[in-house]
Amino acid sequence: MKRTDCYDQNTNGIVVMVEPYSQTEQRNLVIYRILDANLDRAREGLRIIEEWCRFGLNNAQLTGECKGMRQELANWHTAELRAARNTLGDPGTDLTHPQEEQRANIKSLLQANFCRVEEAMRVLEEYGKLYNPNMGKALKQMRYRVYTLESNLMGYQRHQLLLRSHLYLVTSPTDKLLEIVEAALKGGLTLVQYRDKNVDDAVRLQQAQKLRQLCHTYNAIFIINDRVDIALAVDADGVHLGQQDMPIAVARQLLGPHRLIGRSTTNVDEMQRAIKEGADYIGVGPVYETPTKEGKPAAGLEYVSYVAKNCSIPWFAIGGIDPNNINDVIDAGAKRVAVVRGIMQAEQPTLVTQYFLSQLNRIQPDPDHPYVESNYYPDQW
Ligand SMILES: Cc1ncc(COP(=O)(O)OP(=O)(O)O)c(N)n1
Ligand SMILES: Cc1ncsc1CCOP(=O)(O)O
Ligand SMILES: [Mg+2]
Repeated sequence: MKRTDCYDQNTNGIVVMVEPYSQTEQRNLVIYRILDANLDRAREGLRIIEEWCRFGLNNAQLTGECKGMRQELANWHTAELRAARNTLGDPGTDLTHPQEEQRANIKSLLQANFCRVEEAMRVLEEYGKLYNPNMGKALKQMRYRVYTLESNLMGYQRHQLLLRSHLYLVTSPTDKLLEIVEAALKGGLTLVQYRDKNVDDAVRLQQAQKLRQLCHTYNAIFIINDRVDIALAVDADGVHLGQQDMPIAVARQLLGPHRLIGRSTTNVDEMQRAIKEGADYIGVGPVYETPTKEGKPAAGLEYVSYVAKNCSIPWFAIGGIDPNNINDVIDAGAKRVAVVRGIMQAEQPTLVTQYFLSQLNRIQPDPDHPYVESNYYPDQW
């Protein structure tokens, strides 16, 4: 029912008339309510994401993007739409899903809110078409901006975690694969590469899936050795490519801008090329000869020292590194190391991981370090 104020000539006064809404008016009211509720929902979700970009990441660009979209939504939120609100009569206000009551970490909180914003924008796009033809178009564009924001934010977080990862476990085949990797994750490991050169793809895929799940439970980055297809199939964080593997440019096209690509290097030329081609990090070695990569000559500590002085991207010394020689590698300038046997064959993988990390974390941050890091810590992510 709607109220209409009328002037009554007989009594010289205002009377309130109550008359039913027409069918069109009723339909419009429903549309206004839908738009009003979803404009609120989209803005709230964006605000939650914006707060993390601002306070968690100190990232002005991502913060600005959220704010810009919130303001654009506010412009669509007209008085007419707000006036249609009927909170008391809305059966949806009391409905919550148990998953909304708790969030495991920042990542799932952000994912849930991206989902909420994208859903709300889809509703606004569809019902908006019945309200104002421009609204449908504008909301469609904004929904794509949200997808881009999500991809940029997730990529940024991943890269930040790479910068904070000083120890890299490259796995070797074993019946206790998951057990050992989990033990290392418990010791504080945040970067894992799945490497098995001699296994059927069906098994490789299965193991990669399980490892990815495990790593993400511990908020660690999960990389696949050699195989871009497997990385995509299991939604890994990236791929590690050697000099004989796929070119970085091709992998980048397949993986998109936000997944990580690592490249092995054994000399200065390879290092410079990897940087130029857009690798996110490089492997540097083998520092020492190693049975894990039989027949490959050592690049030596001189190469480590060169890279320490000349490399502008994160790099991991690799090859023959163990608890006895890690300090020699650190003395040569390494801040990050990758190991296979050092953890995979350790009697106590958690303890040895903690030992490696304690040695690597002793190194003071370089004040001239070129990487920009935010104040977020991986265990919060
Ligand atoms: C971190 C890291 N560095 C180097 C390698 C070696 O890669 P590649 O030269 O392609 O040799 P394989 O590992 O494929 O035998 C790596 N895997 N990880
Ligand atoms: C994969 C790889 N690439 C260069 S050295 C190496 C193996 C390192 O293994 P380990 O840590 O057991 O010496
Ligand atoms: Mg390889």
